[in-house]
Amino acid sequence: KHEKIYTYVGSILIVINPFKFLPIYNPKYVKMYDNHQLGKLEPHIYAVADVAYHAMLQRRKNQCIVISGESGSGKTQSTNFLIHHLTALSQKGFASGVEQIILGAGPVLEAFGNAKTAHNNNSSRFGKFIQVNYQETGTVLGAVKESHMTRMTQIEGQKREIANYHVFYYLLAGASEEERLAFHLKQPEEYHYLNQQDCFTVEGEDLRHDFERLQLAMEMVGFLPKTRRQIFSLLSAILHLGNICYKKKTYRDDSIDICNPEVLPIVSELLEVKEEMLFEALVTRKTVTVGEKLVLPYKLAEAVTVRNSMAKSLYSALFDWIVFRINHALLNSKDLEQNIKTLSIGVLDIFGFEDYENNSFEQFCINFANERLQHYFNQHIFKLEQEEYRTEDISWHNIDYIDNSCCINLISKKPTGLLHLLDEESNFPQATNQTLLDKFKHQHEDNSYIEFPAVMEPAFIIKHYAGKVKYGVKDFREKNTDHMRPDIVALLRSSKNAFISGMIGLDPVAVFRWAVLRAFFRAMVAFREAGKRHIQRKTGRDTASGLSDTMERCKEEKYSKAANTDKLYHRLHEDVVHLYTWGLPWMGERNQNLYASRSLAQLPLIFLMRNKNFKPKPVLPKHLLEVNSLKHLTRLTLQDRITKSLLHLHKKKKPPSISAQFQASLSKLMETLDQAEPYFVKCIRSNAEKLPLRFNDALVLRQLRYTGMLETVRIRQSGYSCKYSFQDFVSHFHVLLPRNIIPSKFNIQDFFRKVNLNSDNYQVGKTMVFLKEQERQHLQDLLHQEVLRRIILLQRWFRVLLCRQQFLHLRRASIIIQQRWREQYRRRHMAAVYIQARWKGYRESKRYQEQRNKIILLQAACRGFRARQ
Ligand SMILES: Nc1ncnc2c1ncn2[C@@H]1O[C@H](COP(=O)(O)OP(=O)(O)OP(=O)(O)O)[C@@H](O)[C@H]1O
Repeated sequence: KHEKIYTYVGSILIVINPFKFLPIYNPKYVKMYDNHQLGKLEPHIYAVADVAYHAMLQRRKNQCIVISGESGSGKTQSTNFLIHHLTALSQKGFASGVEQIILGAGPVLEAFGNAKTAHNNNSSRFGKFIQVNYQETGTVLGAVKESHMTRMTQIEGQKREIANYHVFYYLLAGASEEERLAFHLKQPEEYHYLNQQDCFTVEGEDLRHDFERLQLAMEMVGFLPKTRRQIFSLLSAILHLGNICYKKKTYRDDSIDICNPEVLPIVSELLEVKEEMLFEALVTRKTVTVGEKLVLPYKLAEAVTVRNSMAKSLYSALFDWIVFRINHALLNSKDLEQNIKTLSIGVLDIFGFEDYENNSFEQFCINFANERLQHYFNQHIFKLEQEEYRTEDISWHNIDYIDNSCCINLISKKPTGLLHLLDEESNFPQATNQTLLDKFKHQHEDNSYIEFPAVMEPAFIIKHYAGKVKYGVKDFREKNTDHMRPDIVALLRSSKNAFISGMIGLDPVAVFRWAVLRAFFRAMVAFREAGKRHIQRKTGRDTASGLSDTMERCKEEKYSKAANTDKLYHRLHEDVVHLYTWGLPWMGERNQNLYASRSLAQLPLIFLMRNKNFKPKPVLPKHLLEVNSLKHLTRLTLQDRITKSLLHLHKKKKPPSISAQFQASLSKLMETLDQAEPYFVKCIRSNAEKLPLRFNDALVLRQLRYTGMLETVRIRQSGYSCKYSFQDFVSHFHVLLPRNIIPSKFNIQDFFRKVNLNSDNYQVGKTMVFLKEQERQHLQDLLHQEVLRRIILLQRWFRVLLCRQQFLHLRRASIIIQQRWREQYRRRHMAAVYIQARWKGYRESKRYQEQRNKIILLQAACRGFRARQ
């Protein structure tokens, strides 16, 4: 009971959060689950990842894994395991480092997007959809992380049960002394945005270590030290901004003043904006009436809202920027090529269902998102399934499930859905919380999914699939129209810090082009000055004055901080390298081509290389240096839409309300999910106290009930979890079927009879075959056996072939050897005969010689004897 945290209901994986890392998470499981059928091994999250991966490769279709469950049930952990496995599965021979970036992105997003809550110490305040892209061969190409429905934690922290984003606490605990000074950091209790919540301390927590880990992860996803400093400086600015407090100037009028003006220079320094402009933007509103500009002071409450919305929007823009940059780092050049087919597995992890003591607009949106997700689950598991049975005309007893469409309609259906009524009331200046509540009552009095408290309380109760939740309507309208005022946007855009003004900029492509242009002109100035100095040196004039001239010029332009040659040189170097690699805006999309021709743009680099201090920068992959990649990404992600409207960048159009954006974002998400084959992981919270290995039966049962698990078990028991079209069936099981069989109902039924399939466990419809898992496995086993039999037969034939080949080979070899022997013997024989003959001849000639010599001697002796006589 305590160690089994995974189980299946059909193909749905149920994960029970153990709140303690069990030895079950062993890296060896990555290998163990590779290419196994679901259910063959112990249930595990890796098995789901593996099945999705192989289904994607086999069926050439995108897959998605939808993880759901209430807050603190373990969705994010499960996502991390899944992503880890999905990247590990494909590491065969592909070392682009993209896996590293995918894994590194997790801690960065968690630090900036998660917060401690009463339910969960690491609660996601944004929904994420991570799409891992693969080549058709199965190697990871890249990934896209889409953040959905962010800003679900109020940066100003009005809710006691929800702390602020982790990154603030990490920064304050882990910054070095130098950083503390540079960013004017204080203790968490000294910040208004951090001291209102319940202080959640977690045993064994080490914020310093978390900060180090965050820095490392940021490095992994490609944030350079300079960028990291800019991010931390912005975070500090947001915290200081929250400390600004207001007071009435006089009792008589409404004009206001800032009580602690000493904070202003700090914020203006960190944001690099003019202090006077900051002050004006925080206390007055500029409006334009017919041809006339009006400057009106804010009322006290308005000023606080403006301050908070500025902080919130800055944080949102930062978060979107981080997601965008991570996606840019994750982009692969192949993603940009139209003709390369990529497949993907998406993993959806959104914020879980929430019910606190006081629930507000954020909980309403979060719970609505969960409602939609539950609906998606119902659609796939019950509705579509049962509809298919009916259209295929197979015998079927309907299974009832809790359909939550009515609740979704109540919240979002046009024109009377609660979110639409809220939009109407948000646009109406005279509206109040009461008028909003009255409107809800008036429209939906008879709806059984909404109730209103008996006592006069500005609240309403929604009957969600997961239980009743009471929402207080206070601040609903304000939060729904929480946009940054145009004068604040203008102020931030005027920031001397390119990072901040760029982040608030219109769109990443424009910002990129502007950066290139700026780099170009800076480089021009640098070269002109260098040229001047060179001439001055040659003509013997005072070089120092030349240099100081340069300094003055550069100071005017933006180099006020880089008031020494080294720094100036360094920035110019960066800009020139930037220019070299990024190209110029008017050169069009393929600006790299120009540089290939070794023209003008090489000069700066050659000049720099001559310098001894020149240190080449790490080079980004080429595709990331093209404007194309940014355009591609802007199209892919929602970054553009959300930040733009939040910052109110469409000056003419009225920005869409937060709830409208939220709905648009949800719809886009659902569209994406609809285009893929889904797998479901249901996470269950084992106890409400976040205690390790504690299992609260009632809590678990409640979750199983409302997620529809009991009905799912029934539909899985009596339904058919496996279905094939006739054609698919024949091509999948063709090994078992007669050759050239026609894929028809009769033939398939005939086949089932022949293999003695239990007729209770299958049905053949008009165009499809429905099987229970048991029968599918039986067929699969038959297929396996037949394939094995054929393999063995083939192996036998092959072995025979091999043996015969070897025999023939040996025979041929022995014949050759014999022939060679014979030849050799013949030759030797002939040689021997020849030698013998020669020998004989020699001996004969020797005897003849001896006899001849004897005769000659005899003759000589006779001649001597005769002469003497
Ligand atoms: N498999 C697991 N093993 C050990 N601990 C786990 C596991 N899953 C979750 N936990 C613990 O439970 C906590 C909550 O999990 P997680 O953050 O994944 O929940 P969640 O469902 O994503 O919540 P939210 O919707 O609020 O983001 C984690 O911080 C971790 O401590």
